[in-house]
Parts: sequence; C-alpha cells; structure tokens
Amino acid sequence: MDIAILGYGRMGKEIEKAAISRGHNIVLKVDKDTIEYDITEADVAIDFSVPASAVGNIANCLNNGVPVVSGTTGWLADYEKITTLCKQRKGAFIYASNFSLGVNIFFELNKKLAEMMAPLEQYKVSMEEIHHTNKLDAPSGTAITLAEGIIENSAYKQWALEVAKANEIPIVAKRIPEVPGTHAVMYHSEVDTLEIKHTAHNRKGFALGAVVASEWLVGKTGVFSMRDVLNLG
Ligand SMILES: NC(=O)C1=CN([C@@H]2O[C@H](COP(=O)(O)OP(=O)(O)OC[C@H]3O[C@@H](n4cnc5c(N)ncnc54)[C@H](O)[C@@H]3O)[C@@H](O)[C@H]2O)C=CC1
Ligand SMILES: O=C(O)C1=N[C@H](C(=O)O)C[C@H](O)C1
Repeated sequence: MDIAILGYGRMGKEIEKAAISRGHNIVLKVDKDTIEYDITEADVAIDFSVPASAVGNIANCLNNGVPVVSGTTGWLADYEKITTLCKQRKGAFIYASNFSLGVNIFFELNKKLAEMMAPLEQYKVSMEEIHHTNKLDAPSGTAITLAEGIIENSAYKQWALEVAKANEIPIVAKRIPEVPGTHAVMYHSEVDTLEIKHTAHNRKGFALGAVVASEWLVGKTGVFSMRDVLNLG
C-alpha cells in the first residue's frame, strides 16, 4: 500500500520502519512545516501528530476519500464531529488511544476486573500513567480509555487528575525522561492491593498496531476501533 504519514516525529519515524518492513511504500511524510500536499496520493493515512492538528489532518483525509488511522491523543472533544464527517463522506476511520496488542488485551482485562471488583466496596480504585517529558497531554489517552472501561463496569462516574471526589477515579500522571508508556490500575483495600500493569519497552508495538490497522481499514467503510481490528468481540 501507499501510506501517508501525518506527523513525522517519534511515532511517525517508527511507523515508517514498521510499514517498510511489511512491504509498504511511504508516499507522503507531512509535518508542521509541510506547505502543500495531495493526500489522494496515498491509499491510507496514519496520523500521529499533535492534538491541535489532528482534527484538521483527519478531516482532510475524510474529505478526500482517504481512509485514516489516528493515534494522536488529546483531541477527543471533537471525536463526534469526526465520526459524523466520516459517516457523511462514507469514509473509513479508526482511532485508538493505544495501538499495541498488549494494551488492547489490557483494556479487556481491565473491564473484566472492574466488573468483578464493582460489588466489593472495601476496594478503592486508582490509576497511574508514566510517560516521557515531551508528552503534551495528561492524563494519557490510554489512561482515559482505561478509566472509561472502569466507569462502564462499576459505580464510578468520572475520572480526575490527582485529587478525586467520591465516585471519581484518581489518575496520577508522572513524566520521566525516555519512558515510552506505563499504565497501572490498582484496587486498594485495608488488607491488600490488587494491580494490573502494562509497560511498553519501546514504541515498536504502537507502530506495528497502527500499520496493521491501516492494512485492515483499506476497502472498508465506517468508524472502527482496535477491538474490530483484533476481533476482540
Ligand atoms: N495511539 C497510540 O498507540 C500512540 C499514540 N501516541 C500519540 O501520538 C502523538 C504523537 O506522538 P509522538 O510521535 O511521540 O510526538 P512527536 O512530538 O514526536 O511527533 C509529533 C509530530 O507532529 C508534528 N506536527 C505538528 N503539527 C503538525 C501538523 N499540522 N501536521 C502534521 N504534523 C504535525 C510535529 O512537528 C512532530 O514532528 C501524541 O498525541 C501521542 O500521545 C503516541 C504513541 C502511541
Ligand atoms: O505520548 C505518548 O508517548 C503515548 N501516548 C499514548 C497515550 O496518550 O496513551 C499511547 C502511549 O502510552 C504513548
């Protein structure tokens, strides 16, 4: 396939390597100083840019009939606007806060665990995410997806950064140089702590997942998630 990379930063460069290793061509590399480009040169576009540019980049793909995979986090206030546009244009779109296989299995475990812990009032949930110091958003998109998975399956109503009220899930966001991404969900009681944790050792899993998602998306119409790509039900 001919792939456009929108955002040629840490992830854009990793996606380029993963795509080439799977036999694809990179026909466009768009970054903040790219003045003009024709997105229709690509069979599919993969956006890992910055929160402020993601919506414009995705809309440009959908308006030009190019399927688009989005991994950029921090723009979800406009998610409905994008999914509406995708349906209007009969386009193809996937967003995932995290494209790695391990985290997508972690998402499923987290939902199942939340369901099991929900009746046990002696346990209080909390979350921690750790990322490199260049990250623009907090909490991470992955932490938000994990919190949403708990909210769907328990009496918790909302998440909050650091200080949480009753019925809110407290998320601590730490920034430490070079950390690719670590997420933990903890249930504390007076007698013990139950913890599930995912630690990314590098960015290869995110990149491979995004390329696999782009291969899966081409030829389809609709709004999809990694659950569809990985057939997780
Ligand atoms: N969903 C997932 O699996 C993952 C998501 N991410 C997310 O991907 C995004 C990018 O992460 P990194 O590559 O680490 O950041 P980065 O800062 O290394 O790269 C972002 C790039 O986007 C460029 N950019 C700025 N404006 C642009 C525009 N208008 N069009 C195209 N590019 C533009 C920047 O100049 C920069 O090169 C972040 O939102 C991050 O949270 C990161 C890793 C995994
Ligand atoms: O910015 C990053 O680096 C990452 N961002 C994603 C997120 O916000 O969850 C995914 C991964 O944790 C790395």
